[in-house]
Amino acid sequence: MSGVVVWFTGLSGAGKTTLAKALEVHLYEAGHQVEHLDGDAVREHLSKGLGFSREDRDTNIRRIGFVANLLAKHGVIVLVSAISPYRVTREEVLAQAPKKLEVFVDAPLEALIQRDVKGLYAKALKGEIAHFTGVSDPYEPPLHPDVHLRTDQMSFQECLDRLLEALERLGVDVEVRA
Ligand SMILES: Nc1ncnc2c1ncn2[C@@H]1O[C@H](COP(=O)(O)OS(=O)(=O)O)[C@@H](OP(=O)(O)O)[C@H]1O
Ligand SMILES: Nc1ncnc2c1ncn2[C@@H]1O[C@H](COP(=O)(O)OP(=O)(O)O)[C@@H](O)[C@H]1O
Repeated sequence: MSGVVVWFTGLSGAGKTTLAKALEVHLYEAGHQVEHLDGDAVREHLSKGLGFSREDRDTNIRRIGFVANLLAKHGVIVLVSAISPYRVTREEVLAQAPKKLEVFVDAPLEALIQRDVKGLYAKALKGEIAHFTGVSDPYEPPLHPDVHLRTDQMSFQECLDRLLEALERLGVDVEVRA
């Protein structure tokens, strides 16, 4: 069976990493080969030295997409969590995937400023971080995401259930057997 690229896009703090990690555990327990490419980790290794200009973000996303698609061709379910703010770049990399799910992890900016998991919004709002997505840099939401999760309105479990249902519709067996 060909693999799947599950691409989580959304603003910082929206819930991409949290949901991808939980899905990774579930899919592993269901017997799948699964890999998680997380924006922060990728920037430590594969994309070390890149910044947050449009050019650098696009380079980062193309690198992640290249690796994700290679793994997926070998049957791996690849979970990507990266802001990936530019629609055309997401579409470009996802067009190469054997099977894909584009997941829009969505919450209003006000909710994310309240959450401020890493304290980055406070800094960005004070002007201490330039080109911060959603504050001083663009984010282009997907127009037709395969899954749209409002993490300020839906519980974590509800989000996870929606992801598993979407994978089932793609023919992935998500049942965990004893
Ligand atoms: N200027 C600016 N804008 C947005 N985000 C910033 C910025 N500077 C640092 N960070 C931190 O970097 C994480 C986003 O990296 P990504 O690789 O996912 O970004 S991108 O897809 O290349 O746009 C992002 O992590 P997440 O919070 O997990 O999304 C931030 O912690
Ligand atoms: N429904 C939900 N789904 C995912 N995360 C949620 C949800 N509701 C609240 N959260 C919280 O939002 C934060 C999201 O942080 P994180 O996953 O690091 O975001 P991102 O990877 O998008 O930057 C976590 O503290 C998480 O517990």
